[in-house]
Amino acid sequence: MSPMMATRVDFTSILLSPSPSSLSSALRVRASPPAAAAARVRSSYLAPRAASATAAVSAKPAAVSPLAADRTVVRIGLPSKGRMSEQTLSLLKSCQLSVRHLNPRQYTADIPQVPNLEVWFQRPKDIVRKLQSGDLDLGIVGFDIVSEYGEGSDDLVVVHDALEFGHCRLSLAVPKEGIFENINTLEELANMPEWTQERPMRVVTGFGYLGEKFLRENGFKHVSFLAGDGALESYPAMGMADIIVDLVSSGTTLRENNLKEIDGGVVLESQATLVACRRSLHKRKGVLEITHEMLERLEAHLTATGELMVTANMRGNSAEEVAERVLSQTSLCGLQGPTISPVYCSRDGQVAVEYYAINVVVPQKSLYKSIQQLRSIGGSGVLVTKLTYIFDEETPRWRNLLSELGL
Ligand SMILES: Nc1ncnc2c1ncn2[C@@H]1O[C@H](COP(=O)(O)OP(=O)(O)OP(=O)(O)O)[C@@H](O)[C@H]1O
Ligand SMILES: O=P(O)(O)OC[C@H]1O[C@H](OP(=O)(O)OP(=O)(O)O)[C@H](O)[C@@H]1O
Ligand SMILES: [Mg+2]
Repeated sequence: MSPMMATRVDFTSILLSPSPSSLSSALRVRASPPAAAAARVRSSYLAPRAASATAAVSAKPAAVSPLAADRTVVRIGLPSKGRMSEQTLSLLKSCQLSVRHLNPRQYTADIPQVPNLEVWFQRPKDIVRKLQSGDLDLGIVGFDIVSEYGEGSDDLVVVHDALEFGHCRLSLAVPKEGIFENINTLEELANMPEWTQERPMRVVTGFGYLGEKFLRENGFKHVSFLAGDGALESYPAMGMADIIVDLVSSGTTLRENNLKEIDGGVVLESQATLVACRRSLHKRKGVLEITHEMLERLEAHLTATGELMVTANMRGNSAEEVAERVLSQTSLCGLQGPTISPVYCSRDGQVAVEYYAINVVVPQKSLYKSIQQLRSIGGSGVLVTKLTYIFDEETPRWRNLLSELGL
């Protein structure tokens, strides 16, 4: 892919500027393109996405759409492409919120379980922009995109911050060799004598806002940025950039391209989130109710993921005596405690209780330990079942949301 415009910024000037509003005047654009282009370069730095080849609309959200106020149907934006798209649909399906998408070329769909909700398939960054403008009320998108395109805006409210997919981190990476061979921390990178006003450290990233903020806040003085959309790991080897700020998950792409992360170089941890437009939560009829329902289903499903229901029989004299044995084991305490019920059988024509059934919820990862502990206290006939939902009395995130909204 071809590089976007390069913009050179002297952070000394930024740091000296008294307030964010004077940031623009403090920025010194060192590249010297033709006059018309220079204006574009300057604004491309201030609003990096505006210069992206894929972003036709301004990085700033459009003013509140005049039609937005008349809309009675609630809208949710889901990623139309990329790895998040399928995982989003599959998570919703697991929550009994299957999206009915009749035609793959259509950008709208619905969720039959939630009648007043319209689904709009959008690019992740557009979901964030449209949440800010009020053209969408809810959206599922990576926290990286919310942070980059939302720029800390108060218009956005993260309703669920951990949908347990799309885990990655925005991280700074440098070549393993050459002048970076002995550079292993952010401080060492910042203090490299190679970076000067004339020869700043060249950073390629698709995260201009977060990348710039991070480096500025970490004391980097001479830095220039290049905006790129993909295959950023190739830029250092091509001689087009010194370092990259990009998403990392398994670390394979970095390794295969001879790059390494350094201590202190993680800009942001990310995973998929459910985000809402604050104004919609306050003003649009139905948004709060739909948010509540989605949150309940998501929380119940996500809490149940990774938990198993273990049932076993145990010989005993009373439920209390069995409970004592079960509670003596660290891996058998369950959510609130084990459920213990008598198993009735017939002995010489009489109803008798010799065994008790134990039901206990255990984390999947400690299943084997739980089985060993059950056996050690006389458990037998162990059954293990996957859980689909765990509904708590009230979801903590709902309580947090109401308090965030002052309700
Ligand atoms: N390697 C990764 N592993 C896990 N999650 C990732 C990874 N890369 C990105 N993500 C998450 O998935 C989101 C979408 O990334 P993805 O690359 O699928 O879409 P895209 O960047 O919009 O598509 P494209 O790269 O084709 O333009 C990112 O914003 C991030 O939250
Ligand atoms: O640490 P890893 O597991 O190797 O994943 C990291 C890579 O994944 C993303 O790229 P993606 O696959 O989306 O390709 P793209 O650059 O074309 O967007 C990201 O931009 C990294 O290049
Ligand atoms: Mg990608």
